[in-house]
Amino acid sequence: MLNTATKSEAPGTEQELTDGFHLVIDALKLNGINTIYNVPGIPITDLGRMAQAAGLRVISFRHEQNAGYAAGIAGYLTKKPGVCLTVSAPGFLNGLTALAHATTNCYPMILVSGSSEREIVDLQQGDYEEMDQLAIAKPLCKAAYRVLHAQDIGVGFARAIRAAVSGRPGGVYLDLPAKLFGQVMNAEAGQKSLVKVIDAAPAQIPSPASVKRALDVLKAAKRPLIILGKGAAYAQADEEIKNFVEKSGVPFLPMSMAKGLLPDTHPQCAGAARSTVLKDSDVVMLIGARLNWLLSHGKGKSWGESPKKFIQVDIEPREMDSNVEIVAPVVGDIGSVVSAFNQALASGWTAPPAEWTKAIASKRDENVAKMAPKLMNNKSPMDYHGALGVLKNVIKDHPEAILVNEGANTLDLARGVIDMYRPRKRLDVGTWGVMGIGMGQAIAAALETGHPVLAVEGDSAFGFSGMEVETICRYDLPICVVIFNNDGIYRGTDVNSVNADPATTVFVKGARYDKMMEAFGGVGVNATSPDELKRAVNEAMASRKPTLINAVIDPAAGSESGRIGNLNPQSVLQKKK
Ligand SMILES: CC(C)(COP(=O)(O)OP(=O)(O)OC[C@H]1O[C@@H](n2cnc3c(N)ncnc32)[C@H](O)[C@@H]1OP(=O)(O)O)[C@@H](O)C(=O)NCCC(=O)NCCSC=O
Repeated sequence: MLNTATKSEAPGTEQELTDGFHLVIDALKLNGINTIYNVPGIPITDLGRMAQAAGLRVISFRHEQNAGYAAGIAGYLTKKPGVCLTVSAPGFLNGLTALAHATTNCYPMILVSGSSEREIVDLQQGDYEEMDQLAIAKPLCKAAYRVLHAQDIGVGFARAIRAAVSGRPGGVYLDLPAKLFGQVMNAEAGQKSLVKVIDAAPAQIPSPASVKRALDVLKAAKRPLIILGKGAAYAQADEEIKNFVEKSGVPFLPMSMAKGLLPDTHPQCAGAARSTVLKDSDVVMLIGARLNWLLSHGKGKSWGESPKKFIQVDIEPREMDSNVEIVAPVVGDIGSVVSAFNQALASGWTAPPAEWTKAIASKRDENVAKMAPKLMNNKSPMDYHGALGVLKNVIKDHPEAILVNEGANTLDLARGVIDMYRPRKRLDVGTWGVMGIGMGQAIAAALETGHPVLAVEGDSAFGFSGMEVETICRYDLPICVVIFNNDGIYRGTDVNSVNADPATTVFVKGARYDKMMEAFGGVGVNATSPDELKRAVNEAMASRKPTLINAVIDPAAGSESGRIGNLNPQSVLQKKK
């Protein structure tokens, strides 16, 4: 359907016209992009209005960073680029953190920003929100483009879409100067200039030799381990991966966002025996997981004394040997690689030695048994385990729900305690351990999947995107936010003994975040015990009403720094003493 902007008036020469606004909308629709995450303002306010009128979902946020995090995670969940639309200069800069985050995490996302006029910007004549946005975005994303002419809008979007999803996915920047939107052209020519991207992320078939090499190394292992990363979850090759893990009989360790690819309760899951499998394994196959800081770079104390051989499956050849030698690199998309593994396995495979799998099972059972009583305590105010024990059961009863999780202690403890049962149901802070993804990711998760969302947030982490509770209420989304409120960062007990200022890590004592939700018409609950928390979350899951639960946690509970104590200056100093 032609999106006619207007008709030319000249008698006898009447023709259908279109303009930059409509061509942008048509380019998105043609490529199956139906949702825009945006914050309105100059020069893109009308673009948002017109896109909504043309049937796109345009979700307006209170801050571009949250709209950007929403777009990034939408890309992760759907394998289509999530689109974030911002105003120029400050709005663009607010969106950049999320663009860089998407690139780092390999989420396909396009940041589309309006910008001021090239002629004035280049001569630095002081335009409204003047900034060379293209130059600033370039180092933070996979690709950056600017469209100057309406007839190039189709190509501009085609390039952005392909760059975002092909190979290793990531963030792309698309710069649209204000003048572009008003440029008028013949509607038929405009439609012809649009590009439907065919096969945007082509399968990358691994070489048979690399597949054989990898399986030969895995087969020869006495203590093999598979590590699943969020790249494996992104691939949406869930059945193939499950078949491979089960047919091979190799224990698997899910990275945080790969939890649920196979259930955490699966007999081969080594999540609760993490230290043991890292230390004692002799061959490690990484599938869509990188040997970065989250895996201690593949070396050092966490990996123990026993020599290791690494096999790595990744779509990006340059990922290989990034930290240690990869003896069997397999370059390809994860679906194609794992399917090739499965074909090879069909002609015969011997399961790993029982001694190894039994040792892991026994360590896992020991850790689980150690944790179990802690999860059942009914203390008031709550400690982390008492509160998380409740939420663990909520996800067990609602495996379709999406868990969003950020914080320090709240993140680290929830990761271990809350079992996941289905793929791509756990969305957290990702590669950077960033604070602030909470409400943006929760909103996109609810919108993109239609499933209820449980956002488990540290009080500090929530603060970065807290204003979006208004957005949650405005769109009436089935999101239940649980804030672990311990009055501060890490803990709420620090004291400044020098002057009257509060200590740097403490917040207002006894704050009532639930009142924020009530201010916008949502349900607010103050929960001081696990029983109260359980009642409130179950009610939120059943009603699907926007809900915020202020879960009162003992300010003294938890550790100072979560699991990243060695990155915390104070604990480094303490260690040095
Ligand atoms: C890199 C890490 C995965 C490594 O963490 P680790 O503590 O080594 O491992 P975890 O997986 O968290 O597991 C901790 C321990 O719990 C055990 N474990 C795991 N699951 C379970 C269950 N279900 N039951 C019992 N025990 C369990 C696991 O085997 C480990 O014990 P053992 O096997 O006995 O060791 C983590 O530090 C991480 O993701 N960090 C990111 C933090 C972050 O991004 N923070 C940002 C915000 S901070 C801003 O200030």
